[in-house]
Amino acid sequence: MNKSDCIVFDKVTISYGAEQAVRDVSFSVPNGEVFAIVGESGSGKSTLVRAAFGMLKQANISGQILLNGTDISTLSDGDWRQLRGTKISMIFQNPSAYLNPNRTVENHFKDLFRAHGESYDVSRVIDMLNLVHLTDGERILQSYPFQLSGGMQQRLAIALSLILKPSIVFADEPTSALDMLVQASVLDLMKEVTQALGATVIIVTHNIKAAARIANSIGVMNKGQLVEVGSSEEVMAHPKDEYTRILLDSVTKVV
Ligand SMILES: Nc1ncnc2c1ncn2[C@@H]1O[C@H](COP(=O)(O)OP(=O)(O)OP(=O)(O)O)[C@@H](O)[C@H]1O
Repeated sequence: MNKSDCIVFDKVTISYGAEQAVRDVSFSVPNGEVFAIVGESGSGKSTLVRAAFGMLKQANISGQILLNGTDISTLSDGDWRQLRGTKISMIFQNPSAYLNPNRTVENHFKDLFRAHGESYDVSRVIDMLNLVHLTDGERILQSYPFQLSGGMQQRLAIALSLILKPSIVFADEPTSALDMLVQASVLDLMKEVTQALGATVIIVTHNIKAAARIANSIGVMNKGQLVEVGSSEEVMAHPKDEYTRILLDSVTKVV
C-alpha cells in the first residue's frame, strides 16, 4: 500500500454462494482522486463498492480491502456504524428511495448529526447546501423531499453524504435516474464539491463517457474481472482491451 492511497483492493474475489461476481480484482485510489468503475450490467461493479461499504454480509469475500490502511474485514458492526457518514459515505442511484418522505430536509441533517454524536450546526448545513447549488437554503431546509425535483434531491443526497466530511465517498450510478442534462450537471457538481473537500470518490457507472467526465482514473469491469485500469485520458484515447473499445463504441449518449 502506498502512503497516499485512500483505498486499496488487493486480489479481491467476491462470491454469492456458488456464483463468483468479482474475480481477483486489484487497484488502488490515491487520496483526493476520483476513480470510476465502468462496465455493463452484471459485471460486478456494485458488488465491489458494496463490499467496500460493508454492505455484503451475505457474500464471501477473499483478498483484502484496505481503507486508510485498515482491513475492512476486521471491522465490527459498531465500527461500521461509526465509519458510515463520518469517514465513508454512499450516494445511491435513486435518492427518493432513501430520503424519508415524512421528514423535512432539515430533519434529515439533524438525524445524521445526532446519529454520529455531533451537535447540529445550521450554518454548516447552509454552507453545504450552497456548495451543491441549493442556494435558497432556509427554504430548502423546511421542504419535504417530494417538493424537490429529481436533480435537487440528488444534490441534497450529495450534501447529506458530504456534510460530515468523509474521506471517501462511494457513488453507485448516482445520475442514471436523472434526465441527461441534469446528469451532466450533477456529475460536474460532484467533482467540484468533492475536490473542494478533498474527498476520494469511487463512482460506479455503465457510461464510460460519464466516467471520463468526472474521474482521474477508470477501471473497466467485464464479467467480474478488471480488464483495464488507467488514467481517463489514456483509457479514452488509447483503450487497450477489446471490451473497453466495445464500451466506447456503444456509448451514444453525450454526457
Ligand atoms: N445479493 C445478491 N445475491 C446473489 N447474486 C447477486 C447479488 N447481487 C448481485 N448478484 C450477482 O452478481 C453479479 C454482479 O452483479 P452487480 O450488481 O455487482 O453488477 P453491476 O455491474 O453492478 O450491474 P448493474 O449495473 O446492473 O447494477 C450478477 O451476476 C448478479 O446477478
